[in-house]
Amino acid sequence: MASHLPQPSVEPSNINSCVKILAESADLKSVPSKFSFIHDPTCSNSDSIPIIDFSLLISSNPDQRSKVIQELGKACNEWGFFVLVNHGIPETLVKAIVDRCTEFFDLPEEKRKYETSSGPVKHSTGSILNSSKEGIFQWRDFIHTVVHPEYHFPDKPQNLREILYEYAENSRSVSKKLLQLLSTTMGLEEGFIDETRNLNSSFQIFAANCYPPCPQPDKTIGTLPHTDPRLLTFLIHNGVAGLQIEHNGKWFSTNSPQNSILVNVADQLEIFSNGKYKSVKHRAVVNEQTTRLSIVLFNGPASDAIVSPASKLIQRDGRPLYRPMKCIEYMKIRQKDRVVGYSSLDCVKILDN
Ligand SMILES: O=C(O)CCC(=O)C(=O)O
Ligand SMILES: [Fe+2]
Repeated sequence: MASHLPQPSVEPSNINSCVKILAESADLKSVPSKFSFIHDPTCSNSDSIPIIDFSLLISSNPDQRSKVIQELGKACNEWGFFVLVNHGIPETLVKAIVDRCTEFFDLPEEKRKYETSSGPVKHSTGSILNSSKEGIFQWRDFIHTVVHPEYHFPDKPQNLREILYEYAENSRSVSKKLLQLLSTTMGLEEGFIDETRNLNSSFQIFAANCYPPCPQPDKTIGTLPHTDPRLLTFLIHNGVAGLQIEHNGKWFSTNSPQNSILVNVADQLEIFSNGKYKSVKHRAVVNEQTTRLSIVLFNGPASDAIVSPASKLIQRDGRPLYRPMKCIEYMKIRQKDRVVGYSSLDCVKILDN
């Protein structure tokens, strides 16, 4: 660590200071030690992450449709991730949301407003405290806000309000359709997740992650390996690579074309499917040259929904593999103890005797 560094003021007592400001400091030549994170750097490039064409999922040709629906189920089972193309969300809207979020991270005053807020919009660094009050420092800043059923948004930049609303709404209907189809791939009727269990997109959180350039990208991490809570996560980005996913014990970097959405199965869908669909670990790495931005929507379920494996799947599999839990309780457990390498799914898994 360079001795002349300005103190990164990201002590646990002031954990919300911005990584972007630190990264922009002219004399930053190395990663401050508290950000250092040794991780397995081996990673393969993957062009084999399944690609799902949304227009074919809703095609009027039944043979074509059922073939792609099967591919969707296979992708969720084998990878837990897929690249969604032809999703119908206008390219201009996707570009606009990326542009407005890029602007947001360049507005120090606006960001500061949400650093101290206990309200629904929150700006912070990716640094977190675990239960022993040790900080885990990730090389990123982020903003998150609930966008459904209540809608909250930062005041600036101008237009973000309308664009975010439209993007969230469009994504919600795509997520709803995917979940309906995934019900059928599990042998449940199409509306099952939606109507019977109130599990679908009755809740939505928006997050934008900003990963500033880093002088020593291999000595830190942007986002620690984790699985996502909720049902389906949608991720778009500003064209800079960085997301890596775990598949069969190896890390793969993702390479999703512009105007596609990376979709992943999240914990509550793994639980609901009794383990058929996998909520897989992923992480984000940083780079030396360019700021990376990722924009994430966490879709459903409602906070008061009790998530458990579907009873038909329990019958089929002979036993439940997860304990039922209210979504909000699950989120609390998840927040409580952040430990590197830990998955909160472990707290609801029923082990084989
Ligand atoms: O930025 C990325 O690529 C990953 C972000 C992510 O996994 C998350 O916000 O849950
Ligand atoms: Fe994630």
